[in-house]
Amino acid sequence: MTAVLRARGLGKRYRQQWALSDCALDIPAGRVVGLVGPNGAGKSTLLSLAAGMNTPTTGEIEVCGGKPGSGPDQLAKVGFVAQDTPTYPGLTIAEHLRLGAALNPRWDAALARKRVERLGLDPKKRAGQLSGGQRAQLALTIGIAKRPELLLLDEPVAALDPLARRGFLQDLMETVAEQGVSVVLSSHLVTDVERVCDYLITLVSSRVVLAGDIEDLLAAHHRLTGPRRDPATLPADQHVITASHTDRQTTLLVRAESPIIDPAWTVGKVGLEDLVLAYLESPDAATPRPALEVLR
Ligand SMILES: Nc1ncnc2c1ncn2[C@@H]1O[C@H](COP(=O)(O)OP(=O)(O)OP(=O)(O)O)[C@@H](O)[C@H]1O
Repeated sequence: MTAVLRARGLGKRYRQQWALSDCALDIPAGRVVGLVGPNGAGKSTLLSLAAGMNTPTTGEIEVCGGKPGSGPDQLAKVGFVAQDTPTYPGLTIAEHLRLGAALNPRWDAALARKRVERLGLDPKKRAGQLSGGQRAQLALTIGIAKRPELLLLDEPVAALDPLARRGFLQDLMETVAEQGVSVVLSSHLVTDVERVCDYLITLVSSRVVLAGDIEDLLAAHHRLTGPRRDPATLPADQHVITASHTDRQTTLLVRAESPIIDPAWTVGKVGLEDLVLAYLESPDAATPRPALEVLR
């Protein structure tokens, strides 16, 4: 497997506080990765480390086979649109595109021009005169037109209205299909992640609590409903993530790689939103060590 992003023991500390701790990841190339987690979980920190805008306190990170931000070749491979979608307020849209063309060896001028046209943005307008959403669209256009191998997007749709959000996500899927670019995007909206992503990373309190192919993750989690029962009596290969009980009934969300055949349980599927919420609710229930480290 070619990993587009690989991290081992990756951590970032600000003074006494760990923004990201002991992060181990292997993100395969060609995927659209949803990075989710509550406010302050470490999503922006991970993205800025991957973009080379920040340096790790511990561990290592490799992106597109190189050290983030280590030189012009490496910078050309990675597109990063930060959460505050930085643009130059005094420059017009057309000037931003000219700057993009001058700074990026693989710049796709036609793509940038068409996208600006389609969005109805006036190329003569200065970035400082744009609305927050329009500025985000400009920053995203530059990120896509750079034709990177990996596109890192920190909450790309947060400032967009619902229609623009849907349009942007459609665009993104087309870009992925046409260019084979890998994408990591952070979002608070699991519905958006569900629509476009095929790989999920969930961060809680600076730690990765769940990471993997979304289909595999959904297949490995089950909702069990049955007569009240102590979760501790479950077989060892059924890992309880959340449990709730009434006087008579128990409902569990479990992770189990093999099928659950206990006739006492009614076994149901778990949706992505419920899965993410379960891990946000019970981050300590996450498998303590990723398989990678077990194998070492
Ligand atoms: N430059 C900084 N200096 C000090 N602390 C920081 C800095 N950047 C981030 N942090 C802290 O690191 C933690 C992780 O922040 P980060 O911005 O990565 O979270 P996030 O998951 O992106 O949050 P949000 O969803 O709110 O954008 C937070 O507790 C934050 O206060």
